[in-house]
Amino acid sequence: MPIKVQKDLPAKAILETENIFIMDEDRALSQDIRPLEILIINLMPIKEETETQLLRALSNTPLQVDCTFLMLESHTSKNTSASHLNKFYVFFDEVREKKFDGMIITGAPVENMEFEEVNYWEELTKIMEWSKTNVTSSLHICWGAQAGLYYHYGVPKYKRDTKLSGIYRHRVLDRKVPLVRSLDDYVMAPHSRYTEVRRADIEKHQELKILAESKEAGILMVMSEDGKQVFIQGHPEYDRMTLNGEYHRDLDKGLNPEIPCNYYEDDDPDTMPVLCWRNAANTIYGNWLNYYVYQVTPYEL
Ligand SMILES: CC(=O)SCCNC(=O)CCNC(=O)[C@H](O)C(C)(C)COP(=O)(O)OP(=O)(O)OC[C@H]1O[C@@H](n2cnc3c(N)ncnc32)[C@H](O)[C@@H]1OP(=O)(O)O
Ligand SMILES: N[C@@H](CCO)C(=O)O
Repeated sequence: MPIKVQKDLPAKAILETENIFIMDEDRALSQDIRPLEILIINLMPIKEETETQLLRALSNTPLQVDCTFLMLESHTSKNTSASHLNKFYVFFDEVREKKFDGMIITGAPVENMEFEEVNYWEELTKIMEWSKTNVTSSLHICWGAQAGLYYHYGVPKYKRDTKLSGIYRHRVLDRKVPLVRSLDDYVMAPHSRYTEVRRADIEKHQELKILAESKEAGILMVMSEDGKQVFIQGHPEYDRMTLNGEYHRDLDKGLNPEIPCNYYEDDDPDTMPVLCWRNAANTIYGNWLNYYVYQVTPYEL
């Protein structure tokens, strides 16, 4: 419900057309209840799109959420303007002394590189280390999930033979866990990646639980037993048209991409993609905020 962002963030106008209640400096959140402070490390190149998607996913509970977007000092963004970043983003140094109720690390199109080759790897590892003491729960998406599993547990990623792209059905594996308890037995979610983490490597760590998995797409969700780390290898936050954009981009580049699986009516890319994962996305984000952030975070951060 009420979500607070900086004034003039482009996502605000889009989300208001969807009846999402957005606050800014001019119209503050209620001070009777401390808003949840969520830090978003946005590593996606087209950052404005991701801002809208994540704010939408975080807006489906009555909890008050105050979002801070973070950019990395060690990477100069080509695809998002400096003026947008300077206006709406902070550097790690500006928040290092603070504590946050939640943190999100997004995906990034760097999965074909070794982690250590990514120019912001060292800075990101500092943030992941800092989060152990300064963040109540962290949610990692796609490459962010692979990076978190590698940094915290040494879980490697592997190259797939072909790119995985489409909407896949995953079996929920442990209904006792609050993160997934209110999901249906099967959940749909988008995946879009060239690499994967594997069950056998995750199972070496007793404290990691695999919560949802698909025959075709592999692991969707993993969580540490204490709920401090949540890893989602897919993109539940993606919009209806996101995979369509990636497909056409790759087509235009001459990469001969496969049509995203289970996405267009009759696999016809000239039709409107069918949205069938939004409910699951809202439930996953709502459960994370409620059970792993709000219910366990200290009253005074
Ligand atoms: C696996 C997952 O997590 S999925 C998430 C990734 N998905 C997406 O990013 C979807 C949207 N992205 C895109 O459509 C494309 O990446 C585009 C169109 C924005 C750019 O594609 P290209 O022109 O081929 O590549 P380009 O040279 O601009 O680099 C793309 C991005 O790769 C990343 N990157 C490339 N090299 C490096 C590097 N050495 N270190 C760190 N990041 C790097 C950067 O994020 C860069 O974008 P940025 O500078 O705006 O942050
Ligand atoms: N989701 C990504 C995969 C690249 O890491 C894309 O197609 O842009």
